[in-house]
Amino acid sequence: MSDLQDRMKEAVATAAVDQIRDGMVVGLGSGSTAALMIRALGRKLQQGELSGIVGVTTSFQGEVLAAELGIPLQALNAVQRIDLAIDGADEVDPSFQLIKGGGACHVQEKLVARRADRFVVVVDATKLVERLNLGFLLPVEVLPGAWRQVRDELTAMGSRVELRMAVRKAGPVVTDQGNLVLDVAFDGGIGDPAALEATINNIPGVLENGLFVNLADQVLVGEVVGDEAGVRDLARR
Ligand SMILES: O=C[C@H](O)[C@H](O)[C@H](O)COP(=O)(O)O
Repeated sequence: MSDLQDRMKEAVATAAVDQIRDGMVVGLGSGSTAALMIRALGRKLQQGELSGIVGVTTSFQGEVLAAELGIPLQALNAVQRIDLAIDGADEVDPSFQLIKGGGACHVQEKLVARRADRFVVVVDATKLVERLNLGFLLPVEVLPGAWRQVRDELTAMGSRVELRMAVRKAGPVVTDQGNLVLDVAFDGGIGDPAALEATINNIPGVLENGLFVNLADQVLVGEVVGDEAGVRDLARR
């Protein structure tokens, strides 16, 4: 990752944390941008600038990080509501539809985003696209015993499918839930995210796909103009 991209991520993560108020239940996303957001929240708590916060994490990554920073956590099942969820994304289109799951965390992320009164997406400018899935594969979490069957059904829909393989571990990526991930490309990208989200989730063996449709309330974009890192509140088209 370039230094420029790091600065954009840091700027947007900090801006999102400024929306957190005392006493809020906060959904803590996953990935590198969300990790910067969790660190910024940890700093504010340590400096006494915020109090009474409860975090609900979306991955093992977030759980470890938040625990190291002393952020009080509760399980999704233990909270009645989430006031604000903040998370990154892999692609954002002009209608605020997203692809997520580059880190294989989209199952828990979608649950938390859905539960939240307000879902704020934090991305650097490289994540903005006109159409989803032209540049980033769509992650689909599948039961291990059904991955070939699901792959065949997705292939029959006209897509190209790869089983996500692990780095520094032999074999496939195994999610926090113990499942596998198929990464899927549709020729020409995704024209109707809502229809495709439902169709894929209707295939037996699929737990969840990475299309986040009509969930994002706000998209904050980290940008660098000249030497300065700034944040743009994106307008929905
Ligand atoms: O599964 C991972 C999540 O959906 C991430 O939020 C997404 O991949 C973006 O991650 P990053 O901020 O590292 O680009």
